[in-house]
Amino acid sequence: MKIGISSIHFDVPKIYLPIEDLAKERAIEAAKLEKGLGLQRMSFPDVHQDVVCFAANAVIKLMETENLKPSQIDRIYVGTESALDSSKPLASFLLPILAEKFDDENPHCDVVDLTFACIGGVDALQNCLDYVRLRPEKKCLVVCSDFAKYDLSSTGEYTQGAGAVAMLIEAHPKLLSFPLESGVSSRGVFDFFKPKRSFQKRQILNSNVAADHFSHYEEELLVAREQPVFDGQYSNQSYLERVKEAYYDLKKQKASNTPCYKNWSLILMHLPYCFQARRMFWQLIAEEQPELNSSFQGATEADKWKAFSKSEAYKKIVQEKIYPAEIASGKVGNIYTGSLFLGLLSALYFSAKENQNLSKHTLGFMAYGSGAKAKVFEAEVEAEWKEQIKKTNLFETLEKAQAISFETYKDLYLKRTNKSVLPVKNEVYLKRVEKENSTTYGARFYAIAN
Ligand SMILES: CC(=O)CC(=O)SCCNC(=O)CCNC(=O)[C@H](O)C(C)(C)COP(=O)(O)OP(=O)(O)OC[C@H]1O[C@@H](n2cnc3c(N)ncnc32)[C@H](O)[C@@H]1OP(=O)(O)O
Repeated sequence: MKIGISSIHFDVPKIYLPIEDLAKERAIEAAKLEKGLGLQRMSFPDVHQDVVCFAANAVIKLMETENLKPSQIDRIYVGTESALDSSKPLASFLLPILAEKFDDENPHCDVVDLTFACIGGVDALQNCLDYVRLRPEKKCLVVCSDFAKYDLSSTGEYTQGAGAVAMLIEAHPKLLSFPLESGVSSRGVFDFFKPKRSFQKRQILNSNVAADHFSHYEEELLVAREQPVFDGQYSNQSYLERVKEAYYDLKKQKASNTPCYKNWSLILMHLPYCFQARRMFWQLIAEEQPELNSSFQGATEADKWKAFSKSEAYKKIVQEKIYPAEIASGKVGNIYTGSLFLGLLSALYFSAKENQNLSKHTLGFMAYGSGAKAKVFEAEVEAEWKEQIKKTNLFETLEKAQAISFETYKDLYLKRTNKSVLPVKNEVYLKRVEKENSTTYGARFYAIAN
C-alpha cells in the first residue's frame, strides 16, 4: 500500500526586507547576495507573529482546504529548532488553537516536537510514514516551523527567514508516496548550534551590537536567545560530507549502478539560502561522471570537478532539476526545518504552472541538519499532484508580501516596538505572554483574528 503526503500548505511572514537594502547597510556588494547566493528578500516576523502562529496558520489552511476536523487527526508531529519553551512542545500550543478554530478536538491525538536542527521535519515525516504503514486508517499532520534569526552583521544575517509548512500524511496519498529506502549519515560536530544561557551571556557581551541598543538587547537575549553559534564555511563542509555519505548509502540500499539523480525529475535539497543546492550538488556527483576523465586528461581531480560545475551538462541539471525549488527560497529565506519542503512546494507549483506531467516521476530529497545528520531518499509523484498543489497559491501569496525599511527591520529584530507593521487580519496571532509577577510566568496565549 502507498503511504505519503496528500496535501501541503504553508505560512510565511507578510513582510520582508529587500536584500539590496540590507547589502547597502552592511556595505556588502549586492551582486554577491543576489547573483552569488540567489537572495532577493529576507522575510521577517511581525510583532504579533512567532513560530506557533506560522505553524497554526499553515495547519488551518491545510485542514480548511482538505475539509478536516481535529477529531480526524491522530498525530501532530512538529519539526522545529525554534522551541519557545524548554519543556512544552510547540505541538501542544497548536491544540487549543485548533479546538477553538474548528470547535472540535481529539483528546487522543499524539503530539510532540522533534528537534535536530533543520532535519527535525524529515524525522517527523519518516516517523509518521512508518506509523501509517502500521495503521493505514490513521491520518497524521507533520508541521515544520522555524524562525531563522542570526546575529546582526554576521554572515548568516542575509540568509534569515521565517515560516512553516504543514503536510497531511495518509495511505493512498494524492501528492507523493515514499518507498522504505533512506540513506543516512550522522556525525557529532559543532558547525551550528544554540547553547544554553550562561555561555550565551558571554557571547552577547562580546558582540558588537550598537551601544544604545545594548542593554535592551542583552535583557531580551537573556530571556531567550534565538541566534545560533556557527561557522559558515565549516557548516557547508559538514553539509557536503554528510549529504554525500547519505547519497551513496541510498545508492547502496537500492543496489543500483545508475547514479540515483539520473532518475530524479526534481532535486529537493535543504536550502539554508537560495543557491545552496546548485553550489553543492556538483560536488556530490562529480565522481559519478566517467566522461570527466576523458574530457580533462592530465588535470587535477579538483580542476576536473570545477570544470564539471561550469559545464553545459551541469547547467542543464541546475535549470531543469534544481532551479524550480529555489524560486520560493529566494523570496522567503531560510526557514530551517521547512526549507526542504518549501522547496518541494515551489518545485511542484512551478511544474504545475508550466503544465508539466510529473505523475509517476521520481523526486530526490537531500536533507541536512547541523550537528550533524543527512538523509537522502526518494518519492513518487501521485496522480492528483497538480490539483493538490495548485490549491496553495504559493507564488501569488509570496508576491503580496510588503517591503519594510531597514529601520523597521532593526526595530523588529531588537524587539524595540510593540506595534505591528501590518494590521492583524485573518490569522492566528500572539495575544499575550504572562509577565514575571504571574504564577504562570512565560505562558503564551494566542487568538484568531477575522
Ligand atoms: C543553517 C542551516 O540551515 C543548516 C545548514 O544548511 S549549514 C550550511 C549552510 N550554512 C549556513 O547557512 C550558515 C549561515 N550562513 C553563512 O555563514 C554564509 O551565508 C554562507 C557560509 C552560507 C555563505 O558564506 P559567504 O561568505 O556569504 O559566501 P561565499 O561562500 O563566499 O559565497 C559567495 C558566492 O558569491 C559569489 N560572488 C561574490 N561576489 C559576487 C558578485 N559581485 N557577483 C556574483 N557573484 C559573486 C562568489 O563567487 C561565491 O559563489 P561561488 O563560490 O559559487 O563561486
